Amino acid sequence: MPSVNGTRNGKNEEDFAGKKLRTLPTELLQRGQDVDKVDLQRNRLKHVAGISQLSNLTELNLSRNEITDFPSEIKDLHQLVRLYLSQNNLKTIPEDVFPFLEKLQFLKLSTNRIGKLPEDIIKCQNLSYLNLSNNCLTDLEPLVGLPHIKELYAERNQLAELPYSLFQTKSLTQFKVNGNPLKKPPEEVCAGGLKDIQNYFSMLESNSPSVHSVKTMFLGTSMAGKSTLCRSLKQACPVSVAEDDRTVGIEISEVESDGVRFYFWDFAGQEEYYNTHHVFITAEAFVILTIDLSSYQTENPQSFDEKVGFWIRNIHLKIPGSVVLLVGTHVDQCTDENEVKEKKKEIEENVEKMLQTHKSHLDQQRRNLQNKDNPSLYSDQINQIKRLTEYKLKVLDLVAIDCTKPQDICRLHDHIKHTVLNKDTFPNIEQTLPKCYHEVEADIQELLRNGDISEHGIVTQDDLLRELKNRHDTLNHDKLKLILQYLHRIGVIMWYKEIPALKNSLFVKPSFLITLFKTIVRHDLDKELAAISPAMLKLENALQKYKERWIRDYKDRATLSNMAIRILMRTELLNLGITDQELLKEVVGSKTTEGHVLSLLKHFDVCLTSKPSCPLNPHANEFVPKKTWKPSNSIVYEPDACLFPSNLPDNTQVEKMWGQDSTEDINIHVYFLPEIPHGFFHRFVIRICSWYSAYWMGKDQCLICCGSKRFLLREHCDEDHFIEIRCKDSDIKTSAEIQKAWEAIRLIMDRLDNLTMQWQGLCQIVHSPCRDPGCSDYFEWNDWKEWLDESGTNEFSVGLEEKYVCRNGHQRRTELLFPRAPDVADT
Ligand SMILES: Nc1nc2c(ncn2[C@@H]2O[C@H](COP(=O)(O)OP(=O)(O)OP(=O)(O)O)[C@@H](O)[C@H]2O)c(=O)[nH]1
Repeated sequence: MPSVNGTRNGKNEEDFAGKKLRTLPTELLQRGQDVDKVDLQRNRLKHVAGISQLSNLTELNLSRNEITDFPSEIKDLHQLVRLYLSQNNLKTIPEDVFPFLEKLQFLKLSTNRIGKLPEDIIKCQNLSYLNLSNNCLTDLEPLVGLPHIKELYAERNQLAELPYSLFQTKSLTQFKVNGNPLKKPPEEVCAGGLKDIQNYFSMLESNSPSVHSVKTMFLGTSMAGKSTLCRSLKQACPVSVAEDDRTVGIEISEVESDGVRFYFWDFAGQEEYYNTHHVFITAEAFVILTIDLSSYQTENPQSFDEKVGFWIRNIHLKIPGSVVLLVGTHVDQCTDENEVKEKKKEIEENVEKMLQTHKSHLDQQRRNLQNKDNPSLYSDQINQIKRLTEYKLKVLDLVAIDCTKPQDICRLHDHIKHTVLNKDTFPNIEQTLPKCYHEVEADIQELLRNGDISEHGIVTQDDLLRELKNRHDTLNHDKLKLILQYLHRIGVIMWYKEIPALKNSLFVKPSFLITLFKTIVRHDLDKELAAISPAMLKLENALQKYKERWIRDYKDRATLSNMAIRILMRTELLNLGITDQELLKEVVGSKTTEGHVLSLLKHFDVCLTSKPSCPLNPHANEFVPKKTWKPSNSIVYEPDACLFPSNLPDNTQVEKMWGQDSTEDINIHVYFLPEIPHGFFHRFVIRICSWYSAYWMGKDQCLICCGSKRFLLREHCDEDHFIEIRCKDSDIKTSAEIQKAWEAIRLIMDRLDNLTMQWQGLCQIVHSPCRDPGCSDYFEWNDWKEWLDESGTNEFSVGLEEKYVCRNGHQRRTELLFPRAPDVADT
């Protein structure tokens, strides 16, 4: 970043950002009252002694320093309008500072360790922006009464309750509070935003009940005994599940036991279904990881990895704040008690080792960054890693049982109940909800039972409101929306309002939707295709011989014809006795319209509309983010198949189209810590390819074309896990083209970053490798997030230098390593 000191618009601004300062420079202090604004971010300041001399300061930026005690001299800066103190180590803010900052409008205190707000912050009458995210706050009460507060951010703190009065402030327009252990309102309500919170409080009665509910997910390999456990716990006695009765997709059931409501989600164990799990796996869950002890082999790392390690790693990446109970089944098939004991001990020890290794990797990574010459440059990454270490995945000791024995089922039942009611293990299962939430939930179930909502449970919002109106006279659209959103978030109903075609459709019986998913996403799809009856083929005017091609295309090219998809779904629906033609059309789709199920599978990045691979079209219009892309040719291709990339066998086609890598290609490496989650790369490329008209996809590589430029996305999972983004050197010649290539890379990285956010336990590091042949050095790209945030602007903030030199002395033009810096003349 350049240091721009001087006068701008008549203001005296001083820029001392990123200068490794430990104390305030004398040259700054000497300017005293002449200074209006000072930027001191990204230094190593622990104190700011002397700052009160700048008594006319209106803006002070002290972010990303090492300040531990709130600088008391700040209270002498009476003209202060904007104050930045984020990313320091502040623990407390003393009383008697804010009453002196009457003009303060903007205060950023995010990413510190503040546990309590001063009572007199209320005296900051003009405060309109306050960022308190990433602290340790337990109470926002001191903020009640701030008359002009507009934007308030309190994400990732320790808040259990929000003060009702805070939401009566009319000025508040933005409020974010994700990542808190909230009971009142529950996190599921807060996720809906300010309006939902306000509505919640308006419905809350003084005697609103507290409920205990837990989403319990049964995970583990196929045949481990998940369904047996799930069904046995539900019936409170052993239920035998036939060997060929494989769970397909996910089965859901609700069980109430001693005041705790369990929502049991039984996930199918086969690999094929894993690709849809992300849709349903939600945070703050209780996971029962089921392990067949009889087939578990001690001292066999592969056996541990398959049955336990794989699942723990993925839970850690996706929902690192969860509680996992290990349940070992099939003890009756083990030789003796000793075998069970030995296996239990080994599994518990290995899991503990995994957790320790995970933690020490992160600690090491953080230390490496902190020991760099200028750690403030890495503060974003350091904070990301800190955040990951703060998640505590709790893995509880293994309970070994024989699922066929009633006393074992009873013992497990008691153990689960005991675990869930333990406040140390589950601090947040208690939630306070307005009565009507439960009433509406119960009424929906009753409407289903009475047949007032069809058996499949698909109902429009208007119809549902009409039915419920008879029972609740005060219910209106807004209130119902709020309740439905909550029920969706806890998994009782499904409502994908973000998909335009499904905005008004509710799936009040999620298992029906899952049944439809599993007609397509299943391990034995080839058998299902082969079994399609002649009558069903006729309905779509399909020939018998098509089946063979569908099977071959699915196996070799991972594509499934839309016609086949429609027939499979129609068959399933008819088997379920659903003959309503309108509904069939809506759900299954037609030649011209996409059905609900396909929309959903695409929405969740399970598959992608497939387009024929055609040669590069040099006349194709450039794709520009946020603008509608127009084909250069008026003949628009109608897609007629879906691609399921997780089934792709190899990279042959991509390699053929891409050719050889060149050291001159623009090349970015996005590293993932601790690793790239299973299925991540395919979801990522699905998201990218849905934007571009021409692409080729392979097992772990994907080529996309943006106008005449080719980009390669490649997954590496050998040692360090990373995704490589390359732009072919021969396709970019001029500086303008290079800049366009960076614009496309920005879009790709933005999508990558968005997807990464779905895995709470994941963080990224970005490098540009040195372009000299054989050189292993790289350039670290620290402010790539800032670059992504600048969407819509053309200014790139990475360095002004024209050339970068790597440690081995190789020199490169900046714009080929990082986005082009603005010309000096532009600044
Ligand atoms: N003898 C014995 N059999 C068990 C035990 N637990 C489960 N089984 C049997 O093991 C088989 C597989 O159990 P499921 O409950 O279907 O396994 P799953 O984990 O749900 O399998 P997927 O549906 O493929 O994911 C069934 O035949 C069960 O009856 C046990 O403790 N002892």
